[in-house]
Amino acid sequence: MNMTDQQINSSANTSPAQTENIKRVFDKQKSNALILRTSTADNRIAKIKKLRDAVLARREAIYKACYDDFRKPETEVDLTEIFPVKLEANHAIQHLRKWMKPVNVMPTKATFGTRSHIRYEPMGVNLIISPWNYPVNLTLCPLVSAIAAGNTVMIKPSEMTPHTSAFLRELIEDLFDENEIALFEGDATVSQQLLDLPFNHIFFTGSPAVGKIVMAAAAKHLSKVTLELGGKSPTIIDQSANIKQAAKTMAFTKYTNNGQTCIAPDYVYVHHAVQHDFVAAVKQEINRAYGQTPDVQQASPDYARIINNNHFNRIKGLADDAIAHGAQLDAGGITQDDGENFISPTVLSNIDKTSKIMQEEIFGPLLPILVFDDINEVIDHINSNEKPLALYIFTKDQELAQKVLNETSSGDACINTGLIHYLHANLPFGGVNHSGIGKSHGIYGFRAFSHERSVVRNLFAPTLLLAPPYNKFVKWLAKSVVKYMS
Ligand SMILES: NC(=O)c1ccc[n+]([C@@H]2O[C@H](COP(=O)([O-])OP(=O)(O)OC[C@H]3O[C@@H](n4cnc5c(N)ncnc54)[C@H](O)[C@@H]3O)[C@@H](O)[C@H]2O)c1
Repeated sequence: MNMTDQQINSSANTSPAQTENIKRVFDKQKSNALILRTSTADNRIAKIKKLRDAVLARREAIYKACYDDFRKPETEVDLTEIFPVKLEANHAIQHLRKWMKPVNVMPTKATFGTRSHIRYEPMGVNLIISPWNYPVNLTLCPLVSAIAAGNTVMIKPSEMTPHTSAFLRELIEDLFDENEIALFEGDATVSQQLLDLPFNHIFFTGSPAVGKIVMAAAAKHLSKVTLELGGKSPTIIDQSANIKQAAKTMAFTKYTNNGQTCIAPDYVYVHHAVQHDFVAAVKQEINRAYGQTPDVQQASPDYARIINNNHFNRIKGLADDAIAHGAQLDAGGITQDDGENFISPTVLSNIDKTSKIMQEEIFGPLLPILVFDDINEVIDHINSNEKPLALYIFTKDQELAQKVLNETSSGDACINTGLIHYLHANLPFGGVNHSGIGKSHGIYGFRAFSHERSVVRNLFAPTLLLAPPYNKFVKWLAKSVVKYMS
């Protein structure tokens, strides 16, 4: 299962032969998609089981690939890569028969005399483009939904996690015929070659900037899109909150995967009455989780790394700029530019809202803390920015939580916890506008990869009584319809 560097590089070429190959596989999948339209639940469940079992059987290779890519700790691989795939697969296996059933709907007054239902049909040929930050999870969970909905799929994982992408290619090649599921490694140029093709649906997970490129490409063919994007997800900590619990949750959700999580708390608004207690509690949590000193933290097997040197420099730049704008370094800030891309778990307070750290998604282990007195100021600030992917509120005051939910928008929200909504298979997961379009997970993922086709069967609908010529009777009938039938 081990990939040599040569194997990794040779599999990621973007030559004309690769372009031809992509087109060839697309054509094969297009033909096969017609056959898969009538695939049974048993057939799809068998494929999902095959995928799930192979992921579980190849656990060791996944640990190694994720470690080689960004020193991701084994336990984080278990919890955030393997477990979500198993969860998504088992949920689909359990519920797919029900999801696939046509849904009967009642006639309305205007469609009196008909019987109708909604059919969930496969979209056809799908493209999944995935990011590097949860490379197994964010490639295979959408794939489970795509298989559940009876589709063919072409996949483009991220070039930034070459070991995991190579693992995924081998996995897909071992399990599936290319006319059904195929994976192409490579960078944005490979994405572009794929995006030139008239996919029926594109499921993209990544940054809002690339999301716009994907949507523009989809527009050329009017491909359906699901965009799972990012943004600056705020956290609000009210003075009534359980500070210890809030601090523990912040440290866990911010520093897991080294802060490279789309739904990580990006910045925290804490009430001034509990500011010092909160900062002290977060520092205590960092020390407890990763060790007291930068050396111990750097040696901790439980702390992943920044994905590459570009991101390391970008994140270091955000911290330096915040400090240049007057931020106070409460914890961390130690960076190690020795090829390890290590930035220690960092807490910054006294943040100037014009500093860069408050302008772009941080996507790294920096926790900026802002202080508030009046919740309305926080709400105004959130509403002055793009709609975030997630919003977290820590409070015992239910009215305050309700006010924040009522007066702001975000993809999803949690009260007195964080991140866990991602694992809730009965909830739609996804952003809104700048943080995403469309939803995933469970039945929502199944529907993202399906076309909801409405079917009306006529029994005794009197529709034809309204056909021309519009004589006196038809005119009277039309006026009665307008008056009574809506
Ligand atoms: N909503 C979610 O579920 C979710 C999950 C994880 C990450 N994200 C977001 O993803 C971002 C981080 O991931 P990333 O750095 O891999 O994102 P990215 O947008 O840079 O890359 C994502 C994918 O798009 C490809 N790509 C890059 N440039 C492209 C281009 N010009 N044309 C076509 N394809 C291109 C990449 O090769 C990669 O496969 C963050 O913004 C994060 O919030 C969102």
